[in-house]
Amino acid sequence: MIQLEHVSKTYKRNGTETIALNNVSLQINKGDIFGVIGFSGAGKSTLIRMVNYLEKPTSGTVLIDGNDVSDYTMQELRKTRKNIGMIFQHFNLLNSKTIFHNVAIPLILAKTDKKVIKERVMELLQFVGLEEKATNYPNELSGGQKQRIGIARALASNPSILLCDEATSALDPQTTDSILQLLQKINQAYNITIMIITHEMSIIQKICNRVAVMEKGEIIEEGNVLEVFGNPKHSSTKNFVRTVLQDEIPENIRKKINVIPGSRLFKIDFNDESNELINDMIRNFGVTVNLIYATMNEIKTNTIGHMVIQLIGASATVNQAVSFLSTKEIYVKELAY
Ligand SMILES: Nc1ncnc2c1ncn2[C@@H]1O[C@H](COP(=O)(O)OP(=O)(O)OP(=O)(O)O)[C@@H](O)[C@H]1O
Repeated sequence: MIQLEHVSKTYKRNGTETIALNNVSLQINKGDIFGVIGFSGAGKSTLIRMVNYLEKPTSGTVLIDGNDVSDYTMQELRKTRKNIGMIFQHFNLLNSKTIFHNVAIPLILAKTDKKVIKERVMELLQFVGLEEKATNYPNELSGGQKQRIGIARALASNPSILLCDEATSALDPQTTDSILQLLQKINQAYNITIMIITHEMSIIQKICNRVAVMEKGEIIEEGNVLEVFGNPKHSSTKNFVRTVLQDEIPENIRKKINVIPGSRLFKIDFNDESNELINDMIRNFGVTVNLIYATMNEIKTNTIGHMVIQLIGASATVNQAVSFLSTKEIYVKELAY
């Protein structure tokens, strides 16, 4: 488990101070795939560097598995860092060394027996699907292949935490998806806790179970991914969610809505457990429903949907129908025409 308690970081350079982190508290549980999203300069890299203590907080506490990292001796810190793998946007491979050697680096540094290194490196290369590239050099590989090697190297010392610093930002969408699938496989096969920093909401949407949104050194919203996507509270979070989920009626559809006298317009957010609800509402209350607009989106293995419907019926009946939906924990909001 990773815990940050009231962590702040101020950089001082040439007499000017930059507050990179301001009173950040965060808990990442064992087995989480935790995403941190924010625009450039929000403090994401500073935050991730706090976790492996490459950067010391100006104030506040970083706890790994309940232990305060600032109390560690250099030796204990080195041991903790071995437990934390990291992958980078530009892969950080040594171009003058073979793929085998690149993956072996953490093991060579730990003075591991040569035979053990050989077995472990080949096992890791097989895991990332690149065992045939052992004798190649990094510049003979594609970006996606380089990141797979970065991942194999990060896993070499059997870490229980993997930090990913914009790990897919240099890759095309298809390669990004294959790397995200590999990260998911690592999380499931080895129960490794993964922390991902990114500026792309689609990354969070595809693999994270929890998310924190950062702005100007602060966490402005945090929670379960489904909840944050389904009901974002902060305006910046809403903007990030809108980059992947369309929940507003497109203008060309809005223009064509037939405004029937006495009808009312509602926006409904639903999930994959609410398939029968509209049917039940029609059956129970006898209201007429016109579907104006609907979208469905996958969030990891779940679905969330948005629908805009026109309800036609006596005012009291429409109110009852809307209350019925609300009691099923469906978010219902009346819209103006
Ligand atoms: N070593 C440093 N010295 C001085 N200022 C720094 C240093 N590292 C980061 N900063 C400043 O701290 C703030 C947060 O930077 P950080 O790199 O953590 O943001 P980020 O969200 O990761 O941005 P990006 O997505 O562009 O990498 C920025 O204003 C940055 O200029």
